[in-house]
Amino acid sequence: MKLKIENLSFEIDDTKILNDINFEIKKGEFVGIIGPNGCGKSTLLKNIYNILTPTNGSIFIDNTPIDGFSSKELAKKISTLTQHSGGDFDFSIIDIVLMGRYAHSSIFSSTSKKDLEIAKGALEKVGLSHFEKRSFLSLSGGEQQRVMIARAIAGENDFFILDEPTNHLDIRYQLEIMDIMKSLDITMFSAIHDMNIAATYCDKLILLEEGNIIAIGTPAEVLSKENFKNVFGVEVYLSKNPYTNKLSINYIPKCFSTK
Ligand SMILES: Nc1ncnc2c1ncn2[C@@H]1O[C@H](COP(=O)(O)OP(=O)(O)OP(=O)(O)O)[C@@H](O)[C@H]1O
Repeated sequence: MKLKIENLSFEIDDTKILNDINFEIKKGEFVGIIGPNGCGKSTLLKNIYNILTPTNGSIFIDNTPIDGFSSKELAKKISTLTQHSGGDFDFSIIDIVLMGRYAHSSIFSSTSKKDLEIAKGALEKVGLSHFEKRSFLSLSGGEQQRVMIARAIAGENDFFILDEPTNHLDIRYQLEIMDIMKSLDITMFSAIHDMNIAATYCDKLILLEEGNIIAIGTPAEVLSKENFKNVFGVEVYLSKNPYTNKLSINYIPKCFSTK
């Protein structure tokens, strides 16, 4: 599945949140959207999965405008992970993961054996099989995040839109979840705060600042010293991880800076 965004702008109460956004994601690409807090990353993702409607511009999935899809049709194409997507209602873990099967079932049908198998398999992938019957609200933040990732996996779609998938996760699960994503043969568009995760796992990065695309390209092109300085006001030391051959970012806090 491929995604194309053309001249997208989004305003709230006459305030521009996103300004003339243009980019394309090809089938199989892992694309990260990065940028400072409040720059518009989540707003862009919400426009793509149709929670918000662009003020101007168009979004195409496989050359079809996104507003041509019903919410169920869209859920059959895109698996999503939003921030705080677990909600406040308490469900068992397996029920939450089964919600990922929503697009594949009718409201009149009960859970099929196949749905249950897929949901259990997704829970196993994120290492939470033993939590099947536990209540969602009783889990830690990181465990809840893994359940929500299992729900996205249970959708069995080939396009994932994720808002900070490694949020709340300890380093083992940050790497494991991203490794799982890599193993799934999917296209991914994800907001990411951790620059080393972005550099390690993404083919392409989009750097957003105050609703504008400042840079778009490979991690090595986008995660330059200049962009860290200009957009985040942070000094970095860049090197190459000899094991992954990927860019490695080391931050130089002001209290350690000799310049
Ligand atoms: N309903 C709203 N009313 C007014 N402003 C809003 C609304 N929703 C979002 N914004 C503003 O839009 C801007 C972009 O928000 P968004 O959540 O997209 O940022 P973000 O890049 O995802 O931030 P973060 O990294 O902190 O998650 C912010 O300044 C936010 O305050």
